[in-house]
Amino acid sequence: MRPACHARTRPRTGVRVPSSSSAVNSAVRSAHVSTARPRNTPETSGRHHPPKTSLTPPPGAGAAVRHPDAPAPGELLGSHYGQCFGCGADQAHGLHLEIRAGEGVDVTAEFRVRPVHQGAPGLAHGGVLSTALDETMGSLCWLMHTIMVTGRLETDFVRPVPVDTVLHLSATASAVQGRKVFTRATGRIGGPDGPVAVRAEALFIKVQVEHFTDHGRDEEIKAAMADPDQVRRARAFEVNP
Ligand SMILES: CCCCCCCCCCCCCCCC(=O)SCCNC(=O)CCNC(=O)[C@H](O)C(C)(C)COP(=O)(O)OP(=O)(O)OC[C@H]1O[C@@H](n2cnc3c(N)ncnc32)[C@H](O)[C@@H]1OP(=O)(O)O
Repeated sequence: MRPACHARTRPRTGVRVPSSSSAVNSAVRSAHVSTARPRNTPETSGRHHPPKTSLTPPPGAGAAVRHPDAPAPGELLGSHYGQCFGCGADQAHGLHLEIRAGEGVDVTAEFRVRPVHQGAPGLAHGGVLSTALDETMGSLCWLMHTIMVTGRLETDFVRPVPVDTVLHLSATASAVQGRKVFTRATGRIGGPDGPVAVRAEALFIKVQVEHFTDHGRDEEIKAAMADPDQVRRARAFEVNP
């Protein structure tokens, strides 16, 4: 049973997308056409955030700070959740990223592209590569002892990445302002100093554990809360002076 303090506080905002092109066409044909401006609801307008500049730390932003109890440089960070598509060992088609702490607020990881990660024949799907960068940047939370989720992510795809390639990832937190953590990452091929194949900048937003318990599906939340190791990992993130 979900405790009262974990009751859902916000409506789910998922948007249903037709699953085939014929469904799209019929949805378009049957759509009500109006010249009136759409109502300005959260569903139609979304949150307004200035594009581009929001990934650049503002002048008042501070440096990201390594937590005194952060994992030692070179230490494996471990997975924050076994079913995570990015780092979970229990997720069959996941990326199985193993991420190591760097010396500052930075991390490194390797990702071997498997056939299940293809987009075009023999090439990694761009969304999968974005996910690898996202997960690597997200893992910076271990070094800051904070919980954060991706608010905005921008990826540059510089070179195609063939199946079986090892992508050498690195990420760093460049600045923090309030709940906003500014990060960037690169993925190189041919070795840690090889050419950049993908790079990204992202804005992460610090959240509380309730972000997950309020919004996650009950089934998985109950299982996670019943797992002492999972709770311990979540609590480790929570302690942030
Ligand atoms: C028991 C279970 C334990 C589990 C323990 C797991 C622990 C470890 C989990 C780690 C997991 C990582 C995994 C990989 C990374 C993902 O994949 S995370 C998943 C993808 N991301 C999401 O699902 C996030 C969905 N979005 C949201 O929930 C909400 O929009 C957010 C991001 C929490 C922000 O909402 P909010 O808290 O209401 O904050 P809000 O006041 O709107 O914004 C705060 C500030 O950020 C800015 N901002 C927010 N969004 C944006 C944006 N998109 N663009 C620009 N600026 C923005 C605002 O302008 C504001 O700025 P200031 O006014 O402070 O200057």
